Amino acid sequence: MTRVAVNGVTGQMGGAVIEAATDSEVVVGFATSETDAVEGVPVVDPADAATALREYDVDVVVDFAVPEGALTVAEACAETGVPMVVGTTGFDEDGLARLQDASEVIPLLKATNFSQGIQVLQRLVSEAVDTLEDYDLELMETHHNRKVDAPSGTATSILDVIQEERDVEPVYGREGHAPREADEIGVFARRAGDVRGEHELVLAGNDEVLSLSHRAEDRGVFAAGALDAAAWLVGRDAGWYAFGDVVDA
Ligand SMILES: NC(=O)C1=CN([C@@H]2O[C@H](COP(=O)(O)OP(=O)(O)OC[C@H]3O[C@@H](n4cnc5c(N)ncnc54)[C@H](O)[C@@H]3O)[C@@H](O)[C@H]2O)C=CC1
Ligand SMILES: O=C(O)C1=N[C@H](C(=O)O)C[C@H](O)C1
Repeated sequence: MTRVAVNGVTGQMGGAVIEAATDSEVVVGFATSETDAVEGVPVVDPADAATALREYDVDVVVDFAVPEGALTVAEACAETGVPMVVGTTGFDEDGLARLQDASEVIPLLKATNFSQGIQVLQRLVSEAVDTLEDYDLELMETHHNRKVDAPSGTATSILDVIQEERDVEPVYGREGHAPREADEIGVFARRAGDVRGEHELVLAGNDEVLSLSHRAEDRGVFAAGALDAAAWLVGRDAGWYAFGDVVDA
């Protein structure tokens, strides 16, 4: 049974991973919290992650925390040779570069969204944007009112897919009085209630509108995907991997 450490173990996703871990065993968690344990899983300060990874004989780390915490644990993974699945979003360019550095010495799989549906949505977006060349594009996402990063990592990944097909200029929200430029893509982030994660791309033109959307109904979908990725990652060569590699396996 795969021995998993969860970074961000006291958070919403940390709890979802513990709940979803049926074919894996969560043996330790990392969080900056006064809590000693959560659901029977010992909680360790991220600063002591390298020692804990060895002490608990961890096979792989599953991360759903904050960028600073993910990078601390990534360094511990690089030091101890433990593979890492990174689910945390909101990294800046320097943070992404530091994750790339870690992937030189460990297998590291990063995904902004571990649902299979979003993997399919991204492939549909690529085909739709390529085919509907002159249609206006607008991107919306909605999440719970505790989410601290905007737009979502998933929305940023969808933007990356779009920009592989078309030069677009993101406009983050709109106000004031100005015409819409043809190369714009409006990007809108809504925060309300306990919405698990909704994303929609609208393609409008030629007297029609195409809407491509996804709704996560439970954090379990992300937890299950991350655990599948973790089991898939163990034993692989050092390098940078994507969730699409797992979905296509
Ligand atoms: N890739 C994916 O499929 C998904 C990614 N996420 C991302 O996962 C992250 C966490 O989301 P939630 O669980 O909802 O957040 P949360 O706020 O509920 O939990 C964050 C966790 O990080 C811990 N933390 C804070 N500072 C830390 C540090 N320096 N080192 C280690 N841990 C630290 C907190 O104690 C808490 O346990 C966010 O970036 C979110 O966007 C969330 C769902 C799915
Ligand atoms: O914070 C969340 O909850 C989520 N964050 C990820 C993101 O930023 O895209 C994935 C999912 O949408 C849930």
